[in-house]
Amino acid sequence: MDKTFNLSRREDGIALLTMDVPGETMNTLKAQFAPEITAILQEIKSDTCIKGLVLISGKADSFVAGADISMLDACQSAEDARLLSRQGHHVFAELEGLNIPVVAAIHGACLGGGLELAMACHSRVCSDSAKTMLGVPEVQLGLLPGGGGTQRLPRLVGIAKALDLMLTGKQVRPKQALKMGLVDDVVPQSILLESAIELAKAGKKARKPVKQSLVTRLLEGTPVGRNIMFDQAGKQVMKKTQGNYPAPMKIIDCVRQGMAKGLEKGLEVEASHFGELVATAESAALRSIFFATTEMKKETGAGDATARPLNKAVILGGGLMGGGIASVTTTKAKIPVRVKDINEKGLSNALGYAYKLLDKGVKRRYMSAAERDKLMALMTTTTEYKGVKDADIVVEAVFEDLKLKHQMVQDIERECSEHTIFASNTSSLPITQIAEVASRPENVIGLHYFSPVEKMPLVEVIAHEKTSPETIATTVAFARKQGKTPIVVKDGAGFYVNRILALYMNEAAQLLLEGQSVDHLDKALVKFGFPVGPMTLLDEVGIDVGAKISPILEKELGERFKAPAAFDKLLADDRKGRKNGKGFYVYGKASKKGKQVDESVYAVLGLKPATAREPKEIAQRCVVQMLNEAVRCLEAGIIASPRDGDIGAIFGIGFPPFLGGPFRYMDTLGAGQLVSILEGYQAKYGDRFAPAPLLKTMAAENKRFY
Ligand SMILES: C[C@@H](O)CC(=O)SCCNC(=O)CCNC(=O)[C@H](O)C(C)(C)COP(=O)(O)OP(=O)(O)OC[C@H]1O[C@@H](n2cnc3c(N)ncnc32)[C@H](O)[C@@H]1OP(=O)(O)O
Repeated sequence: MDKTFNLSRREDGIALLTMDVPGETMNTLKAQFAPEITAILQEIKSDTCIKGLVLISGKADSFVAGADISMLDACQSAEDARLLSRQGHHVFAELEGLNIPVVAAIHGACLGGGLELAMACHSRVCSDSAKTMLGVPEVQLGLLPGGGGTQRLPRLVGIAKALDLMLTGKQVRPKQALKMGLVDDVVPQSILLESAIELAKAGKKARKPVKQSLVTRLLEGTPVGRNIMFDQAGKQVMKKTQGNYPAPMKIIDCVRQGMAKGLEKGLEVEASHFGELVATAESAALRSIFFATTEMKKETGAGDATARPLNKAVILGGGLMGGGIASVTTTKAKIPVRVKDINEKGLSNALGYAYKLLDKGVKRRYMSAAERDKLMALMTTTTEYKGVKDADIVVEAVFEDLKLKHQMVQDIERECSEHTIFASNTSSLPITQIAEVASRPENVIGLHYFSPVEKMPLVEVIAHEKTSPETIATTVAFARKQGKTPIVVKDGAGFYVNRILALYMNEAAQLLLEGQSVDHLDKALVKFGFPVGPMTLLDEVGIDVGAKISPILEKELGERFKAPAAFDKLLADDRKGRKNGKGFYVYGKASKKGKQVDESVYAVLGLKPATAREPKEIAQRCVVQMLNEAVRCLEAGIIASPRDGDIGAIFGIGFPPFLGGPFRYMDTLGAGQLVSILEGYQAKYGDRFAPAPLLKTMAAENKRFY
């Protein structure tokens, strides 16, 4: 078997240990490497000519991306995974126990087990490249750092910072890593190896004490203080996760026990918790999301069609969505973008949106002002169709008005080139209708973003029947460059995400009209695992937007989409939600005391409070509506696969990731169980709960979606 590690000796006594997993684009840690690395460490120990060791990656732009997640997926039991963790502990202890200085030279992704490997070295130097990121993202996989990270990280950067990194899974950039003491130096990539060698030559140095405030020192330096920290961290975790994710509390327990009983005990606890977590359904679901998104990155969205070059984009409309789209086009895709609006106000909004995003990076010290300004220079603005001729793609983000969009199509066909793609950010209008005035319909496509654009990872790419494969592939590539996860969906009212969301929201509205309170409804769905409740979501999206989409869906998809009429009363009372400071919740000064229901909404709707229903029943009534419609979308070919349906729901509306998405959740529930729930509700509340035909067939045949 080809070797992964190569040891080379230099005349100055510094040996280089290069890790380069054969045939892989990224280095990952695999159990089968243990004998090879153990033999090499033995060789180093016995070679007295070696005075120092530098560990470096043989990959162009990554260090080590962590343990091989496929290896974890293959574990048959918690004990299998626990043993894997213990194996890693022993190898890393061997490395850390070497008498010679060991320095990790880091460039590119240094994540999970990769960072744990680097922390087992005596010191670390990383490149100042934008490609260099360090972190322990295991919690995002429902896991914890099982290679000693829960023990070494707190001892390196302090408990508070270590918990923050492990509980969020966030990645830090070189300057942040240096500041917190995670690395000892940050240098240009061109001198990374040289710097690491010099560091090794300088000999083993005593670990620098973590720079901490007096308060932090008092908290972290005493058992009482530490227990206060751990208890506080636990409360914050439970508030955020609602108990749906087991990993964070286990992370806290590893650190608590390790700090109280020593490194070795801490490692034992870490391995045991790691094993348990690998075996959880939550981690399996989260790992499936990683595999799905990785698989999707390789897909063009249109078979073997080739994406055309993307050298310039134009955004029509500089409002909330247009400004966001223009921003991610410059800040993420780094593609020159020209924003056109009918007035300067829209243009300044777009510029301000991008500047605010970039300036955050400057303030957080992971971008220089010069880098910010360079990216800002990619964005130009105009109130006329000037400087748009050479656009490769035009994204319109104007009002949901078909006539206006038709005008945009004709303008772009007149002002741009014959290959220019016209992508509509419509949230509900069928692309077929938008394309009906096009003389080049093959260039017309839907590209539906979710707000806030810079945060929501999903985009729906909506092809109508005449959209060319090249247009699809180019649009998918454009979205990917913006850092988005695109799913290609079939044209139809509401596409996929808004379609399944509409029925979920309608059921919540129905429950409100039955006398359930606004906050009780929201708390029930947050407890289920959504990031926010349906009433909060409606306030954020806009009650007027929801009211506009509903009739479009009802007209094309049928009676089950009929929104409760009472909602017209909200609009009559000028309640649009956060956007005009009047919705289900109070906004502005009145909200200074925290999030409060606007109690006057009950009078507007003519409601009297009823006995609070069980949160689980509230959640179930709303969620089964979403599940059932997701099956109808699969049946109608709106989504190409259960995988796309899961990713769309998770990344588009925050469907609980620990459930793996609607389709994985239906597999967990069982089609038969879901059909009986739906039929029970159908008998009680009406035909809107009638099970989708495909679901009934799957129940009868005892089939699963995966
Ligand atoms: C010991 C314990 O602490 C347990 C752990 O370490 S758990 C693993 C922790 N690490 C992670 O969660 C990182 C996962 N990877 C990523 O986030 C990304 O891959 C990246 C940011 C490192 C790079 O992103 P990108 O540049 O977009 O590249 P891809 O995501 O497409 O990945 C390229 C190929 O590498 C494969 N890969 C990446 N990380 C892992 C991993 N940890 N395990 C297995 N395979 C991994 C990925 O599948 C791609 O493979 P392909 O064959 O090229 O498609």
